[in-house]
Formats: sequence, structure tokens, C-alpha cells
Amino acid sequence: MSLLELDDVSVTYRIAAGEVPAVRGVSLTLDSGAALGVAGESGSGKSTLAMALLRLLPKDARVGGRILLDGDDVLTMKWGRMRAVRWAEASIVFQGAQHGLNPVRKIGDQIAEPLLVHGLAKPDAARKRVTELLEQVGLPAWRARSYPHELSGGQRQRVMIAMALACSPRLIIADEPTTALDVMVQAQVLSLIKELVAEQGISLIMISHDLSVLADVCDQLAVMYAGRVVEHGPSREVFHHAEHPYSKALAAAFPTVGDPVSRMAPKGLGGDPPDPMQLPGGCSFHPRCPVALEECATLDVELWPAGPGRTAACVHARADEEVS
Ligand SMILES: Nc1ncnc2c1ncn2[C@@H]1O[C@H](COP(=O)(O)OP(=O)(O)OP(=O)(O)O)[C@@H](O)[C@H]1O
Repeated sequence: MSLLELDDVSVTYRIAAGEVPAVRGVSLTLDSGAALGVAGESGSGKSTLAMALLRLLPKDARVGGRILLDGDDVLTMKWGRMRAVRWAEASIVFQGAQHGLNPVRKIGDQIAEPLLVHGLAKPDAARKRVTELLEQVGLPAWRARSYPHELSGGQRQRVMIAMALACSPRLIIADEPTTALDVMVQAQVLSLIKELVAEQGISLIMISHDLSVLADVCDQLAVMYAGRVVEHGPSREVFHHAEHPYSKALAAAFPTVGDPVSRMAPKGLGGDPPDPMQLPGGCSFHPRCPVALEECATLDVELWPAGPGRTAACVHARADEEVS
């Protein structure tokens, strides 16, 4: 059985101006010990999807479909069970570590907190575990006594990873875990994540704008556009031989060192992603698509097979399939 199964998941935010369909009909599975990368430009719904997995969305979000964690639907779970799932079974590492760390509490106390809250360790054992976790993420034990502002961005991100690992979860969701870091530190934190998930058999969902980063760390890739998965398959295949024109553009978008904005603008693509409240008819990508056909303005293509273990939502992917 898969560790995680998303079945037709949708998320709609209700705001004063109307409804924002941020995630639309996403179905994905993640096996135990596997790593799935979720790619897409800003606004494509990646973070909304990640937050939905642990029911961390604001109250104005309505979630549909099923999110099965070990066969148990997260969306209908009682709150008590949901609280037990967070940290202990699945935990999230956020972008830039600014959301997760309390500026006025020592690092060691913050790493120990999920262990103590979940009753998984007494204070003495928790202190030992903190030392072990700091070591695992490459920080000296004395850092337990530091405050977040005494650490560099990369060190703070390591602390977030230590917190996520504290309760030995089966799944870690990493939302842009390295975006705010400079390139050298980024590479170190990425190889740390890669190492930890491989060594400890943890499943990983990693979210990024950067397809090359995801292809390096993950076995499978899902590319999102305007709230939908438009391509899914083995990482190397999707990265090197993308079927969907949007994935191709993302794969060709090499980030400029030290310029986070360049990471968000896929090369060769004009225009911006659509406003989810005003999605174009047909394929949502057609106004920006370099190879759009006339029918793309009216035909909203579902994901269909595009090779072994692969799916893509594009008329061109279908054409290939029919020929072969
Ligand atoms: N609380 C909210 N209320 C209303 N709309 C929201 C809310 N949060 C996100 N959205 C909208 O939902 C869509 C998806 O946003 P989301 O943050 O999930 O995308 P993303 O791919 O993670 O982008 P980024 O990489 O910038 O974080 C966007 O159009 C965004 O404006």
C-alpha cells in the first residue's frame, strides 16, 4: 500500500471577491521511502497542496477529495488523531525557516518541543535526542543553547530539519527548503536532506520552482500549472525529456546565481501564470504555450499516458502516444 494517496484533491479559497480554485483535481501517490518533487511557478498551488496534506490551511480554504495517509483519510480524521499525525508521522520544513522558529527560545528547546508535546520522551531523553539530531544535521551540540538570530540562514534551515526529524516521522514535506539560501549553502542543505531520507527510509515530498533541484533529490516529479498536475513521471525522464511544453520550459530555466527572481521565470515563456479566478478556457497553459494548436483554446486535456510510468496533460503527448 502507498504511504500517501491523493485522490482528486482540490482546494478553493473563499475570499471577498469570490472563489480562488488554488488546487484542482490532483491525484498522486507516494510509496514508503520514495521522494516526490512538486514543481511549478509561483501561484501554481504547490504550497496550498502541501498545507492541505496536514490540514494546515486557513479557515477560508475548502478542501475536496481524499488524502489517505497509511489508508487513513486526513481530511476526515478527528482533531486528536490529526494532532498526533503532525510531527510524529508527517512533518513540514518551510521556506527560509522564518515561519518555524521562535526568535526568543533556544534552539534546543524548540527541537525538543515536538518530542515533549507528543509525550515521546521525558526531558532528559529529549535533551539527548536533541544532541543526536543536531549531530545528524551537522551542527555541534552546544548550538542547543543558541537563539535563532545567532545562526546563519543555512544553520537555521538545518535546525528546522532537525525539528522535522525529531519524532522520526515517516513523511517529510519540504516546501522550498533552500530557496532563501545562497547557492553553496543550498547545495549543502540539499545533500543533507537527500542523505537523511535515504539513510532513514523517510518518504519525502519536496516543493520547488527549480526542476533541476527536484530531479537531483527525488525519484518522481509532478509539475503543477494553475492548480493542476500537468505532467508526472520518473524525475530524470520528466527533467531531461519533458512531454508537456510547460515542463520543458521549467527544465530549461537555469537559475541565475544569487537571483531568486530568475528562478521563477521559465526561459522562453512569455506572460504570467493565469489568475486562478480567471482561468482561460481550454488548456490553462495555451495562451503561453509555444506549440499550442487551435483546439487547445477549447480542449481541456486530462492527464493521459505519455510513456512508461508517465502522464502528461497535453494534446502533443497524446499524439505521441497514438503514433507509438
Ligand atoms: N489564504 C489565501 N486566500 C486566498 N487565496 C490564496 C491564499 N493562499 C494562496 N492563495 C492563492 O492560491 C493560489 C496558489 O497559491 P500557492 O501559494 O499555493 O502557490 P505556490 O505554487 O506555492 O506559490 P509560491 O511558490 O509563491 O508559494 C495563488 O493564486 C494564491 O494567490
